[in-house]
Amino acid sequence: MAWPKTQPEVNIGVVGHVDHGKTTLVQALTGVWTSKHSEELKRGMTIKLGYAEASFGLCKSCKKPDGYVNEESCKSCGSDEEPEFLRRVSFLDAPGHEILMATMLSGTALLDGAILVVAANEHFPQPQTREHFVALGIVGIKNLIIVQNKIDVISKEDALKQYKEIQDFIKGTWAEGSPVIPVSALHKINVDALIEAIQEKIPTPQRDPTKNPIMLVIRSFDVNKPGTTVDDLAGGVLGGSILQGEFKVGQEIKILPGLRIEEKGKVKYEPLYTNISSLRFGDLEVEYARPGGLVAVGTYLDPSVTKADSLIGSVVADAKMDIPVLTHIRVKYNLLDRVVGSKELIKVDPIRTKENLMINIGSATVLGVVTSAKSDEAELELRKPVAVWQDNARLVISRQIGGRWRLVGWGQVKL
Ligand SMILES: Nc1nc2c(ncn2[C@@H]2O[C@H](COP(=O)(O)OP(=O)(O)OP(=O)(O)O)[C@@H](O)[C@H]2O)c(=O)[nH]1
Ligand SMILES: [Mg+2]
Ligand SMILES: [Mg+2]
Ligand SMILES: [Zn+2]
Repeated sequence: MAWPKTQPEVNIGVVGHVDHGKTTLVQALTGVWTSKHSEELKRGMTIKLGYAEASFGLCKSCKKPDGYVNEESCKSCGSDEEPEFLRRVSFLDAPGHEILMATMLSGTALLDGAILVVAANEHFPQPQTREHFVALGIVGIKNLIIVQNKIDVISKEDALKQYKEIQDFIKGTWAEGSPVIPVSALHKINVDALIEAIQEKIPTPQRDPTKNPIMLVIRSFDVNKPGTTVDDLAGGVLGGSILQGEFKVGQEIKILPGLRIEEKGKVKYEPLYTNISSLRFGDLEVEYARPGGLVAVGTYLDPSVTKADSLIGSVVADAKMDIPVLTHIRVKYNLLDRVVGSKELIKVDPIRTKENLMINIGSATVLGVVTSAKSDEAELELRKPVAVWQDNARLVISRQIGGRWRLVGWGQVKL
């Protein structure tokens, strides 16, 4: 009996410092190399959020963790018996480069758990190891696994020394007690133990399908080949993850803040209304889509509206839902004591009126200027409106320090 074909039920972020092996690890877990854009291949780095799915199973003839597999056969024992299907999971592969922090942050709202990848052959912690770790804590990720990667290039003693440093680092934090799994992503060593940790440490959250459906957009495309005639044009496609509720084929949806329109030198945004023409997870067509995985939503929109990721950061909801779209926001906030993303741990200055900040809310990244600031509350005028799908929606605050956007705080939008 072949494993069932289903949508993924849980989203796992793969984060950590540049070049520590996130994309290689996702490939070891899923068989997919997520870097696909020419620029990413040329530079050997992840630039956009990568995505891949895998199904996990357990071989009954093997002892744990050897029996954990990501294919429908068991290489450990070679048994003819098919491993038992456990679940389908999805991985969001974040970029590790410090200049791509906003992209990393735009993925965090979708995560049910995370894997922090640490290169065993580098000093611990590196700046984006810290910054990604703090970001996960801020957005409320509770289920973390730390992977000590590249153990093939270091001695056992050095591996143990770093293992202790990692344990000390998480002690007393939200992540205390998280498993630390030594792995070689490149040589696929200990991947079974990692799958076991994912099964045990990152459970599928309870979902309520009756909630109003909300999806956060992290990609949008025009899937037509150049030269397609108007009659054959497929509508615009949105890629994103469903935060809550359920979408179905045929449903009328709205996309917020929507289409950017320039009129007499003034910019405004108008919500886009359309119906869902198809729902897909990779090659799998479905009638209904729920939280978990990256869903591609086919629409009847003019594909020029969705091309080249133009709708990244949008919120999709049922057409009848009322969702505030705001350019002026009131924020209850907290600041970190120190800037964690730079080499030196510089003190974080208070938020001041007129300063520019970068805000991540949902999958949106927007710049704004502070119009008023108290010690725990500020108001911001944003360059572009954001759809705030619930009161107290969480946001992340970054500030430019030494020419880079650095994570400095977090807060909640007050409606
Ligand atoms: N020796 C060894 N090299 C590894 C391992 N995992 C990854 N690498 C190498 O490390 C380099 C970076 O790997 P990537 O997977 O691209 O790292 P990344 O974390 O995705 O990098 P960014 O996306 O740029 O942040 C590549 O040359 C990999 O082949 C490992 O387990 N052992
Ligand atoms: Mg790289
Ligand atoms: Mg990568
Ligand atoms: Zn087996």
